[in-house]
Formats: sequence, structure tokens, C-alpha cells
Amino acid sequence: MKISSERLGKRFRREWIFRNVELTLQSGTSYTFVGPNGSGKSTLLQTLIGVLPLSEGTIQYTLHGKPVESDEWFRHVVMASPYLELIEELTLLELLTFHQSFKPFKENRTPEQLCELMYLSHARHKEIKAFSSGMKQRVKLALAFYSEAAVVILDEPTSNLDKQGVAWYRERVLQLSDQLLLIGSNQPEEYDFCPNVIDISQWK
Ligand SMILES: Nc1ncnc2c1ncn2[C@@H]1O[C@H](COP(=O)(O)OP(=O)(O)OP(=O)(O)O)[C@@H](O)[C@H]1O
Repeated sequence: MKISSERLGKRFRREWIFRNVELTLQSGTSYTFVGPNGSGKSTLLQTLIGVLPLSEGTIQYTLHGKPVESDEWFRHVVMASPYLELIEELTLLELLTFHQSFKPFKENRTPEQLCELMYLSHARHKEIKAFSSGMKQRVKLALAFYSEAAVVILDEPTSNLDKQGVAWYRERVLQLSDQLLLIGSNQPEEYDFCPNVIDISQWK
């Protein structure tokens, strides 16, 4: 997968968050967007995957040399972020089964296996609304790590995680090798392995 942007800009009302963003993002490597609070990291990530409409410029997805229509981008993307909610009324197993029906897990893993991989087997019959914030974050990250998708987006990936959770994140994220990984972060421990660190302030 390749995502490229030309003269990409986003504004909310009269405030430009970024302008003239020129990017070429390729599978098989990772890119981290850094910048102070409010600089636009989350906005850029959401614009790049089509969750937020752009205000100017263009974005192109190319898969195996062919352009992908913008209304199909979502099929190729998984995203974990503190502001995207899980379905609170479902149990963990129900949530994973539902998710799997539209995005299968890598290597045909089952929902039960995924519970083990996120160290939450004991909570598999619990409703998500009864999960702690750290448990929810583990679920979001596991969905991102183990779903079949060409593009993986992790915004503030270790928010709410304890030390063990951070170690788990670091171990798992290093195993994403053939996908396109995009991270939004201000915590070096979330991205110190990443070869492409991009300061978003340059586009203000
Ligand atoms: N829906 C919205 N309406 C108006 N302004 C918004 C909206 N969403 C974000 N903004 C503004 O866009 C700017 C960038 O916000 P964004 O959340 O992308 O920053 P960030 O770099 O991810 O910040 P943080 O490090 O705090 O997570 C901020 O000034 C914010 O107030």
C-alpha cells in the first residue's frame, strides 16, 4: 500500500491546522507524526484515512499499483486511538466476533486466541463497559495488531497502559513488518524504533 498526499490542507472554521502537506507513505515501514499538543497529529491521521474530510489538496491510496477509491479506503485500515470508542454493550468475545465478521484476524486466529494474546482471557465474558481504561486500550491495540489490514494507525498508543502494557505494546508493534504503520505520538517510548519521525509543526 502507498498513501500519498499533495498540497493537503485541513482547517476548522477559519483556523488552518496544516497546509501543503506532501507525503509519500509506503508499506513495510513506519512513520511517526510528532508535535506539541494541539498541533494536528490526530487531525492529520484522521484526514489521511478519510474519517475527516480534507479542506484542500488530494490524497491517493495505491494498492499493488492500482488506485483505491476513497470509499474503499476503510477496508484497508485499522486504527487504535483513545477517541474511537468500542461497543460498550458487547462482551469482549462478542466484540471480537463482530469485528472479525468484517475484518478477519491474521493467520485465522479465533476470538478466543485473541483474548489470550491480549492477556484478557479472564475478562472474555465481561461487557466492555465494565473494562478499565487500560483494558480497553489493550483491546483497541490488539484489534489493530492482529487484524488483516494494509494500514495500521496508532494514535497515542500507550495511553492508559501500565508498565507491563507498554512492554507488551513495544513487543507487538515491532512485529508489524509488512504493513504501513502510522503513529501519532509525543512519547519517545511509543516510537523510538521508528525510522521516519515527522514534525507536523512544519506545515502550520
Ligand atoms: N472538531 C473540531 N472542531 C474544531 N477544532 C478542532 C476539532 N478537532 C480538532 N480541532 C483543533 O485542531 C487542532 C489540532 O487538534 P489535534 O487533536 O489534531 O492535535 P494533536 O496534535 O493530536 O493534539 P494532542 O497532542 O493534544 O493529542 C487543535 O487546535 C484543536 O482544537
